[in-house]
Amino acid sequence: MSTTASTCQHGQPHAQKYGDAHKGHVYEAGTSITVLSVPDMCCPTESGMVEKDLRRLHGVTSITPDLMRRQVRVEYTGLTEAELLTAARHSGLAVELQAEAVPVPRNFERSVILVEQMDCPTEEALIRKRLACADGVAAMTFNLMQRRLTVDHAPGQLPDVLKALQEIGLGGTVEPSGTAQVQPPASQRHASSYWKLILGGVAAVAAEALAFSVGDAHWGVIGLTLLTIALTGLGTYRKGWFAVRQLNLNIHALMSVAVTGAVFIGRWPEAAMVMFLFAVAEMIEAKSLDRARRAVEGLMAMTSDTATVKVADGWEIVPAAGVAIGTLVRARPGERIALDGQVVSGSTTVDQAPITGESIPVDKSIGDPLFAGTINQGGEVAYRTTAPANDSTLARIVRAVQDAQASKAPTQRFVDTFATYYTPIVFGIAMAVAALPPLVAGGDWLTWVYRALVMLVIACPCALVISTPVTVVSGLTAAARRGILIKGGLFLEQGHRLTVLALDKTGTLTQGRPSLTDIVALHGTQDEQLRLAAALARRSDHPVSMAVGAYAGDRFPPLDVASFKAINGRGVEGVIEGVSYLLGNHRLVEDLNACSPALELKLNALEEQGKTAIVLIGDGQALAIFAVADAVRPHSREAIAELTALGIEPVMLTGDNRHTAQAIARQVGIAEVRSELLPEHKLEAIKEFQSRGAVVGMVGDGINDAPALATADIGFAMGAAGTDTAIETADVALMDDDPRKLVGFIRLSRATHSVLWQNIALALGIKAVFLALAVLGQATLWMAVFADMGASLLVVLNGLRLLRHPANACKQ
Ligand SMILES: Nc1ncnc2c1ncn2[C@@H]1O[C@H](COP(=O)(O)OP(=O)(O)OP(=O)(O)O)[C@@H](O)[C@H]1O
Ligand SMILES: [Cu+]
Repeated sequence: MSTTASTCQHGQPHAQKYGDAHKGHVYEAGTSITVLSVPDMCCPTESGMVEKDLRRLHGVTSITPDLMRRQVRVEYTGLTEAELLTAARHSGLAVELQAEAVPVPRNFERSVILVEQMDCPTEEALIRKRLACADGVAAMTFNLMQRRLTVDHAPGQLPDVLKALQEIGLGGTVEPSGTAQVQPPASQRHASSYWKLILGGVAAVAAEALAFSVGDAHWGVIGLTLLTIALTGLGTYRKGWFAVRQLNLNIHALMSVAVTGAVFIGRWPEAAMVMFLFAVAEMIEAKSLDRARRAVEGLMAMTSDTATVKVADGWEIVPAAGVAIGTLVRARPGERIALDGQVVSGSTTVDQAPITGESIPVDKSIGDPLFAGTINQGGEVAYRTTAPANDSTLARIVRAVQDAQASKAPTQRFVDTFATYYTPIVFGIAMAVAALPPLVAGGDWLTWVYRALVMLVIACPCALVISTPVTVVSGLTAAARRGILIKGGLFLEQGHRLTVLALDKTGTLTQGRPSLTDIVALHGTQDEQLRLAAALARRSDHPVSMAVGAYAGDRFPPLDVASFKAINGRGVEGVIEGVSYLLGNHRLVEDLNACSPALELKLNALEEQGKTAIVLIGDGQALAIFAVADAVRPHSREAIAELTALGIEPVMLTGDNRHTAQAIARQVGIAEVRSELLPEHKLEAIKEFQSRGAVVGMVGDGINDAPALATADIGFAMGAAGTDTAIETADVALMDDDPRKLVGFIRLSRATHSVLWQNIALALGIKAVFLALAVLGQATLWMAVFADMGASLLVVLNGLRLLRHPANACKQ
């Protein structure tokens, strides 16, 4: 990434940086992001052309082409969209601005501002320059056509942005959120192109038939051939020409040369047929790709467009897109939940399959979260919305999948590099085949030129190159449908290499909702000690403390706690009625020298039952022991057994004591346990596994194990549906708490990996065979087109197969 810093009016470079949701991605202040839509971009050679033209622009900092969506995402500073468009169109491809929303960077808000007076690039430049100096502005997107300015800014900065717009005399009004929908791009194909294709086919067959009786060079055959080319081949020639101009050999350039060559050596009907077949194959391929793309958008189709909202005198049905946060919405039995929200009245059961992939009904009562797209199966509920329609959990999932597919997986990078060498090499061989035998050995020119033309058709790397993104997007989509959100092709591909999976104990293997089981008073009465312990515990949100607090309920009048403090990995302390108390684990007792053999014996006895024991200490004396037990998740054992069967070594990491940890590990079937770890020790454990050469996954809740999650090769977050941060920070987010989803992920990752390599082998194998046949004179142009397009289709269909991959382990 370059370090261009926009210069502000006061002359100081403004190089503030903002982190992005993507790992390691950093924006310069004033960076703009624009998504260009390139409908004709279906092959990497074409995205390469656009990329090359954009790179020439000074100020472009990052270019991410996305073949599946036929988009190019550009990050830049100090340029206008018009300049970008001009540069991109230099490639000869049609390029438009894409209205579709780019993801909002983490910790930022997005506002859409209607600026009535902004309709030319001068104003754009003006705004850009002014806002680049405003604090807290991460990115701007301009849509001059609609006069909309989209600003990603730090929360609460919107008034400053508006003020800045006032200052430069433009002003603007904020649009209600929810206007920028995730919208499926309209299909590009027109009915007329089908007619052209059909007529072209008829003409090609007629040319072939006529040539059979009157010979190739008859004027009728020539006429029909030219007609076929005019009907089905002009697009190919046009695209081919733009590519050749840039010294780029894409499939269109190669086909144009091959067809033209066939014409020159007098093979008219064959030229017609090849042109027609190529057009058909291209159409089929585009259709299959559309299918992969629509599979992702299909996830979004599950939401309902309308919501029944509360108005002054009853309920009213309105478009879901315009409903503001905090609106009261009703969901009748059988209806889809329209928006994310929180139940405020009634109770029901909900089928959350669209989010979690599991259609087990989930109970919902007051306070519980509801997710847009899920189905209300029980009674009527009213809920208050917590997110606009375009930022619902489901919308985030769709966006995450779309973004994930744009980031290149390692295999894809390998394939792309390979392709850049492959085509010129085959092209070179073809030239040699055309020229050398006739020149050196007196071969027949026509024969050898023909063989060379066949090779040109085979020189196209499209099958190879298209296979990886299709496979990856199918895998990502299949995972999302099962409630597994994978944040990049990289992780999907890397999953098959995992050798060690580190699992947090609390909340991952166990339910994370412990309850109090024992109180052992060492002094005074149980109630006396519970009253003190509960007062401390209520101030903490650690699950162990919460269990103590919950048990006490509101039996005791609240006590004032002064100088409350949490002691990392140990417990809490505070002053009650002038006395200093501590509540925490064995380690804390040892630190205070308050331990005794008798106490230790009691602690061990509780811990060996798998309970977590903490001690209340007052005035340097142990006053009572509280034990809490956390139930193991129902499917933990099964998941661990399957992971082990897949050859992955599960390791339990926990801050809890050794006895409890081992008791739980025994219950779930884990052999290796690391206990009494402070949060930073978890990170060290991950590093240690990695230094032994292991590829390490880490499953956690992302709260105090965030550094370990980030260090692991793949960080998994469980139960992500309710927590925004987990969706955004984890590499792989499991939407519910079922640990069997980990197994589902590994299976899917392995399937993806093998499909990727099957495809590479398939594509290269077919090409190799035909290359040999062509040199030997055994292959015709027809066969070459069939082989080339057949290979493309095979790999695309093979990739789409993943959409139906049975992730058995996810099913009950
Ligand atoms: N706020 C607290 N209240 C009560 N006990 C605590 C508190 N904080 C830590 N402890 C004690 O210290 C131990 C370790 O805490 P830590 O937060 O490091 O791990 P954990 O999150 O409980 O376990 P895991 O690593 O399995 O998630 C806990 O098991 C508990 O006994
Ligand atoms: Cu001790």
